[in-house]
Amino acid sequence: DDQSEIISRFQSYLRIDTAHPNPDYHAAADFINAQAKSLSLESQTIEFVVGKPLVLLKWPGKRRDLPSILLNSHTDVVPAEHGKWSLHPFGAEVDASGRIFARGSQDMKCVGMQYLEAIRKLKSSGFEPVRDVYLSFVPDEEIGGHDGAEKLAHSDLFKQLNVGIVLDEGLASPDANYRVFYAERSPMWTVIKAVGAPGHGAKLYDNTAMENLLKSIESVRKFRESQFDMVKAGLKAEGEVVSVNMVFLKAGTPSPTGFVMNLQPSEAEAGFDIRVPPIYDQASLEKRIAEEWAPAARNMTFYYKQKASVLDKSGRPMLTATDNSNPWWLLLEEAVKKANGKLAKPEIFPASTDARYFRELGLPAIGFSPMANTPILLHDHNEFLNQDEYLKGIDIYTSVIKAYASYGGEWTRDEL
Ligand SMILES: CSCC[C@H](NC(C)=O)C(=O)O
Ligand SMILES: [Zn+2]
Ligand SMILES: [Zn+2]
Repeated sequence: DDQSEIISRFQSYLRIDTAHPNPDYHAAADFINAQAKSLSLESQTIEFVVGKPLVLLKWPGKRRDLPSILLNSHTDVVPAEHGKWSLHPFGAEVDASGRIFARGSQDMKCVGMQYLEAIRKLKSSGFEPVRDVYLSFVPDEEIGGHDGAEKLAHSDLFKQLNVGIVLDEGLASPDANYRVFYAERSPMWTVIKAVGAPGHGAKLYDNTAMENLLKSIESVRKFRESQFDMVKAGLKAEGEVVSVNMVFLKAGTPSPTGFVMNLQPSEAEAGFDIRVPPIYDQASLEKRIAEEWAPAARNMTFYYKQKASVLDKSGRPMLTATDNSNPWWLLLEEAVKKANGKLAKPEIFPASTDARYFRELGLPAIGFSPMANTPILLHDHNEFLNQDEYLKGIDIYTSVIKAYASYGGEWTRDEL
């Protein structure tokens, strides 16, 4: 029947092993293209980088003058530790309670397929879009998106698409309300390095590399605590504070049995994953890094492994409006309601998604993966999505895509 075919198509996509470091991108592109053919969508496969195909589908609308809609999803997934899963991570098996287990079931093959299934429903109901609807299936999101969404957003082709709104991934919601994201924090992956005079392990002296680094770590720790306290006190949401987490420590003089114990090393290094909310004085954080966390006066240096601005190309904070000024936001709210779904209060995504490459251009982008009553298992063992939630998500997208693709121009909330 209809539903089992829908689930079986999802399973087929999940069974393609697109895990890093060797994602089978061509198999994924072939699969998407076969789906596009069965839906009579226009398709092009672009390799901005050889071996990393990006599939762009088009459902043409009647009014070519209006900005289009872009439904984005990534085809890659993070690796899975097979031994730690109870079912095969690329088996897409369904258990007795209807849970589909697979890497990518939440992040985000579900969304890519839900877009397509929603279009299948709309097409079979005879619906014709007013605006062009594009679907992008992009590679490499999980390793930064540089060879995928970033290349697309910077391409001449993208300018021709005349995109007006982008939908991209969000997160599952453990409760009944769908989470939705209007912004995200910008990564500042920072490495700090201390140097100092080496010396005997028994000697107390000032300015060792270890001591210099420890002072910095203590200072970072205090800052981290001040940010985390605001979340714990309920004053700020997770995405509204700066997160700083130490992700590596590198020091010591290796020996065949471990580390030399009676030698104080001349170098010590630590790495921090820092995420900055869109409305935050990024310059003040950079100053803090240079003056408190890696001061030259303490023989310290630092560099960014990755640093993204919180501002778009026009110098505005990368925020998509969630009020009356943004018709796409109002349309989403209303469409979700019409499909009997409930939205949670919009949030700032705590990590990074491909949406930032579109927000950087000044475009509105909304992060939304309609999975309610679902534990957040992205990047975790035993990632799953219940088939009923998956099917409900298709109805939600059917309503959203219909509303977006029918929207012909100006109106107010009362007219919806
Ligand atoms: C900075 S590019 C890496 C992208 C990755 N995205 C997610 C969703 O985990 C992250 O935020 O670490
Ligand atoms: Zn993702
Ligand atoms: Zn991910």
